[in-house]
Amino acid sequence: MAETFATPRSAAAQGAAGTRPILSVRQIEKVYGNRDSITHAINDISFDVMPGEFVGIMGPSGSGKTTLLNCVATIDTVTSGHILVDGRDITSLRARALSRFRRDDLGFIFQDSNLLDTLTGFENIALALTIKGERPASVRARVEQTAAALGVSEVLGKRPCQMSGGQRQRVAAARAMVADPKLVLADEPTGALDSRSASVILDTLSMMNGRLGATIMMVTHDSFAASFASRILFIKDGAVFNEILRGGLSRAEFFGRIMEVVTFLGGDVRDAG
Ligand SMILES: Nc1ncnc2c1ncn2[C@@H]1O[C@H](COP(=O)(O)OP(=O)(O)OP(=O)(O)O)[C@@H](O)[C@H]1O
Repeated sequence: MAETFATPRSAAAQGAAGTRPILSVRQIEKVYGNRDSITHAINDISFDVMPGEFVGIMGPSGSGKTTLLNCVATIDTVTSGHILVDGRDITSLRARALSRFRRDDLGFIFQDSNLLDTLTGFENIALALTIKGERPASVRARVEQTAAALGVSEVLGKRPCQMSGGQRQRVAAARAMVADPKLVLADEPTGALDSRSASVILDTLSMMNGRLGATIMMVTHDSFAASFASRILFIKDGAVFNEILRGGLSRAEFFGRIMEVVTFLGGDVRDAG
């Protein structure tokens, strides 16, 4: 029997109708400061991300992109509204449940890879599994499998200072993926890389999304980086200003569409994002 599901238009357009969103952001607001100096970093943002989507978040500097990502990451708290991950409201979790949520359900990739300098690539990738108390044999198998998928097997014995910037970011991607998180959050993952290494990490994110099935939300200023996503949300003044879908477009065509919105928002590729 056919069922009707209340899926957002964009997700339905991608053929995801019938699947529960992995992320639901519901009317969130974030206010910083006090009565003397108030900043409305987020005014009213709502959207869904379906399993297997790769969503890019773009917008001018100060529009609220990082605040949004940090609220989803539970690094920051919302002033009002709700954020549901796989149907569970994460805005009301207590400290212990929060750290378990971050460890088990989220993967992070930051601009600077944030690897621990004193640990090898293997140990950095393994950390989340080790903390969880997984058996060493299973940790080894999962780390080696993930490293092979992300092309960093040869640096597993090296420390971050002995790796290239691109290798460090791919190790960070492996670390984000190894525990099979529900959602991978990336904040300007190519920001500190040269264009060749940036392309490699973007191909890696595409592969994580396409072949490994990772759901990714990525904040970026860069239209080229954004063109690897399947959907872009444009944020302006703390609200969703526009949304575009890649659909059947080639990456180059999607890049063109993104540039049109960026131009409309008023600025160049790098600083209007
Ligand atoms: N801890 C804070 N205290 C006060 N205001 C803040 C804080 N963090 C961010 N803001 C303000 O909230 C607004 C949104 O900031 P946010 O960092 O989310 O923007 P962004 O879109 O990520 O910008 P950028 O692209 O420059 O990184 C800005 O006006 C910023 O000054």
